[in-house]
Amino acid sequence: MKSYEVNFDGLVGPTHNYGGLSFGNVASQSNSQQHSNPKEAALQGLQKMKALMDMGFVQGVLAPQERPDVAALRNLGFSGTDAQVIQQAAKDAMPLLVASCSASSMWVANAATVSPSADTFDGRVHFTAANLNCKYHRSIEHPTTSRVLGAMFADAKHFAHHAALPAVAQFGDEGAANHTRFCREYGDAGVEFFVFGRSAFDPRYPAPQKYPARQTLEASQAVARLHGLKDDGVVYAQQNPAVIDAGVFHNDVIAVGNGEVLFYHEDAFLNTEQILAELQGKLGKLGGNLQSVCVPRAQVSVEDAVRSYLFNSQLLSRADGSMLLIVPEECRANERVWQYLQGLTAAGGLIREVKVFDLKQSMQNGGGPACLRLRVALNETELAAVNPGVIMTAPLYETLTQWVDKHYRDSLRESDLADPQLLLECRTALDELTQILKLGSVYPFQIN
Ligand SMILES: NCCC[C@H](NC(=O)CCC(=O)O)C(=O)O
Repeated sequence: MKSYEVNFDGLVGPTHNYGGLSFGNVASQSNSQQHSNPKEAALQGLQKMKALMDMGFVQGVLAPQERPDVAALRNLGFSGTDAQVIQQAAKDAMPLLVASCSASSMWVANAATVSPSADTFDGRVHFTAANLNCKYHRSIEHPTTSRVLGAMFADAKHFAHHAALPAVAQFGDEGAANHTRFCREYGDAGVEFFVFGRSAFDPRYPAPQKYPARQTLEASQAVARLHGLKDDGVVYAQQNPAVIDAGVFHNDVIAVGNGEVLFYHEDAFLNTEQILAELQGKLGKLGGNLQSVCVPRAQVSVEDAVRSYLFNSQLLSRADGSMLLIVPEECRANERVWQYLQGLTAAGGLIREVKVFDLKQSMQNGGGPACLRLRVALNETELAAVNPGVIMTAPLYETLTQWVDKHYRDSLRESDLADPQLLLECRTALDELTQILKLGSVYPFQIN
């Protein structure tokens, strides 16, 4: 049976702003308080989706969330009408209002971890929503994420959904950003590669000193158990704590994998040799052959990797078996990274082409091409069971572009977040969006 890797991209929400909310994420911190342009952000994302669709890839859309999250503010003690809740928060606790307005759900690589049916105990595709509990503004995403994923992948015969792990740091889970899968064909059984930043229960593992390690080993293990993965189909690796302290807050800022290829930085992991041997051994048992492409620090420093987001790229398989790398403009702007990429595609390996996209609005908050997509490997039958409303087509692209033009502002700064009108604009836009994408009622304002 034919199988596909479908990229579901997060549509940027109407409140996209630079709140400086993510300690340890260099871009988020250094662009704090800049003016944002939500309209441009959403259009940049849509253009990437359209371009991939035009190249022949199956492309999907994942809806943004209702922001400001008034219910979350009520949970923190603000009361009155929705407008009063927002205004009271703006007056007494601006950082909480900013957090409740973040459009961070656009980075859907953090929405969930997904295991394809070929790997799981019951032959269904399994999803575990990520609790994202390292950052308050992200920890409020998972209830709506679960409803949206449920509306996209509704058929219980093919899709199984797990609630987010317990909301404590010991089970910190950031979803697919710390998860990669190696396989021959997407429909074949594969090896799922879980990368964690620290162990919460075993003090023998080292941990970063400066910035938080968002993903724990125990969270990754729990997800693997929930999905019913076999030990032979799983490899755990610890991220190098030194790179977390250099701004690599998720593994997808320092490594990306697809098919049988792992593209990674020399400093990405601890015990790299051992990890590669385990991956090669387990993939080998499945008839595969791991091809690792190591980027030496002498050519690209960790700092250049963080600044350019070289590894936050999408590594895509083309029909002829070769691969294409989708990178952000920032890679072209960095001389060393660009030179490396020229050499890589000329070397005759599997990665033959690089395509560059302008995603500056998202990049300034630390989200590159890979952050903006959730990969779901599906066979033909499963793809047919996905809600067709969320699969990108030329007419849907037109409709969504017009929808963005109609509802989004082209400038947003912190003081605008206190405007209750923004909430109404967001709800009006999302109400229309759920009809466009045929999601039914998924937002708090639609179900309460
Ligand atoms: N995978 C990319 C995630 C980027 C995200 N940035 C943010 O939430 C920044 C939001 C702000 O600062 O306004 C994060 O750090 O989790």
